[in-house]
Amino acid sequence: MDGEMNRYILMNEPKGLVPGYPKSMVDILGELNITAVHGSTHKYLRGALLSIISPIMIRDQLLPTLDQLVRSYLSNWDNQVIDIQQKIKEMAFLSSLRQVVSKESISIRDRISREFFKLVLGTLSLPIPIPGTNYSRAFQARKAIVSIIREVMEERRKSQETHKDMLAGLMGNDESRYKLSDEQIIDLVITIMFSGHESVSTTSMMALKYLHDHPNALQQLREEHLAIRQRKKPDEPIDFNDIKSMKFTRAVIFETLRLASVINGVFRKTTDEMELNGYLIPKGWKIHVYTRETNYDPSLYPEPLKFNPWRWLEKNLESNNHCLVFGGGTRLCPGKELGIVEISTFLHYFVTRYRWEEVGGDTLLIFPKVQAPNGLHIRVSSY
Ligand code: HEM
Repeated sequence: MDGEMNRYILMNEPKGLVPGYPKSMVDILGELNITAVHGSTHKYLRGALLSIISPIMIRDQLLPTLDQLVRSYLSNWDNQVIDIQQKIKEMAFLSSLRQVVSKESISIRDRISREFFKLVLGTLSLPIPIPGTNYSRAFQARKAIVSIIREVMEERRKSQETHKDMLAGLMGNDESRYKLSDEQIIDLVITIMFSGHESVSTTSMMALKYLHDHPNALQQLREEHLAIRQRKKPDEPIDFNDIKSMKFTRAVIFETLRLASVINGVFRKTTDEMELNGYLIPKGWKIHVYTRETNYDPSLYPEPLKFNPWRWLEKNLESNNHCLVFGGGTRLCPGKELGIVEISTFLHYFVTRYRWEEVGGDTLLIFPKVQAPNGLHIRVSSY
């Protein structure tokens, strides 16, 4: 829980502090997935991943796709009571599917969505292959998803048609800098969809919750977005410069990540016996780098239990060594900026189109995982 120690662990993977995610996660995301490999293989896979989600790719390819999807997903919500948790999860899934396989996303959507939600459930489960358990269902779902992605890859190779999406970037061509095997591509695609989906949807839901409970923050955020709309024609998409201008939105996202502790920690394991802070940690032991405590450290965040997005505008808190909401070191979230763009785009269209109030009576848990076990129901009306 100690901030210094957490940081030390994240910064020292080469000393033998490698990711130690549970067996269920490795089995379901695949043994070649980026979080399961180390050293030069990790560096190579990470390079390939960063090349398809770079700022230029976000600007030219991913944001336009995302903008179109969010805009149409959020239409016709007026005068409805909706479970915003469920809606956001579906939207985050559809958006990552569209980013990964743009053209085929419509034809494979139903098949892959059924399997994807089973897969997510099994990533943290007891890895005992008994039929009917979450683990076993997720394992079957993984097999189904692998075969769908393989089909798409084969079709693309046959047709020679050009595509502009993440899968096309990973499959590459003769001139590509990164050459990945089909198995590496498939595990990376599954990991991208899994990692992006959970954290982005939970953060979006919690941001709405905090904004609902703090009208002054909502007002400032709405003003930021209305100012962007005023510069545009009614149906004009938002672009990368608009995203860069959303300073207060970014602060709301960081404050949400901190206060809800959307990611409460990350897993590591020792490759050898080692001493940490005077304690001898045996070889192969798991370490849960628990970042929630640092998120609530009053010396870093005065009045830590208060939702105060303005704190992120005053000092350069984002680059503080102890800010680990996106992890740190060689495993710092490669999807950080993409995730922020996704949440910002959702907030942009949501707050400029709608007002909302909670129906009430829903429970929100922030431990062990941030979730609304029975959904978060809100009544939506046009703004
Ligand atoms: C609010 C959004 C997000 C949050 C809070 C978040 C958080 C994190 C954190 C804390 C880690 C570090 C894990 C570790 O050290 O073991 C991580 C890694 C990772 N994230 Fe994100 N993430 C977000 C969005 C995304 C998105 C949109 C993608 C899609 C590309 C993504 C893909 C990944 C991948 C592939 C890794 C593993 C990196 C590696 O092992 O080198 N994340 N994320």
